[in-house]
Amino acid sequence: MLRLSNLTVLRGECPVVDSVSFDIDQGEVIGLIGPNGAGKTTLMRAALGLIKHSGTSSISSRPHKERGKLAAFMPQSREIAWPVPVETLVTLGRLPHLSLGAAPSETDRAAVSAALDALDLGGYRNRLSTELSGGEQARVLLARALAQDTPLVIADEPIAGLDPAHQIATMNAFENMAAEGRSVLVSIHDLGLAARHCTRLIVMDRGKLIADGAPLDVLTPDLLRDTFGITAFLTETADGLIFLPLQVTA
Ligand SMILES: Nc1ncnc2c1ncn2[C@@H]1O[C@H](COP(=O)(O)OP(=O)(O)OP(=O)(O)O)[C@@H](O)[C@H]1O
Repeated sequence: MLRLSNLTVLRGECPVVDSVSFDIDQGEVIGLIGPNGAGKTTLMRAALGLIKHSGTSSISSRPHKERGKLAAFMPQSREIAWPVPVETLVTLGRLPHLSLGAAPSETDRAAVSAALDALDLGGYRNRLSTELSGGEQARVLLARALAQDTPLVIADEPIAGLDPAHQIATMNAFENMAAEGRSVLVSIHDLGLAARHCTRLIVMDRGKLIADGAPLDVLTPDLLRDTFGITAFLTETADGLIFLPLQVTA
């Protein structure tokens, strides 16, 4: 799905992504976690070939035209500039599959409907995107990425600003994609949702990948103290992992 090898991004002389390597296999929901400024967004953009980098990404090394069929991206910025209906905006996700000037086919319309339903937006088709709340706009932009129907979705803080039900529903939508054999790389600050819904966590700190594994193995007291500066309660229950941040360490 994605292979990164020694991916490095420099800002001036300083590496903000520093020789990061990992692979994403089919059926994974990978939470990309780390403190503010750790390099998560920069890593995602470099992997997609949106910014200059050294090292290799199996997606950025492909021709531009092919990339839109390999990976969809939901950026962190939520600004929707055009006052177009929600359905029109989500249909833009189908552009990599359409030949120039072609109208959306039955398959395209089905993908748009599935994405709208997955994000609980069935009733919003005809609403103007610019007249939605911040959380609703975030769901529309994620629906556009899901409608692209790519093997890999890369989403930059997709649940920030969503209410609890829509946060869980969004993570469930990712899990459903993984069950179909697709994969998701999602940056996320809510470690509780990350622990419960991700199959694997990758931790970045100051540009470096410092941990990569199953949530229970990654979210150790040492890592939480050294990287996030917190203590937390973490336990395994019949209902999945429960993680609760407790205190800021001195
Ligand atoms: N255009 C830029 N020019 C210079 N430095 C930048 C630029 N964009 C990001 N940086 C720096 O690169 C580092 C990594 O930023 P990045 O946005 O990738 O972090 P992040 O882990 O996504 O953070 P957050 O959790 O706050 O979204 C930060 O120190 C940031 O200040």
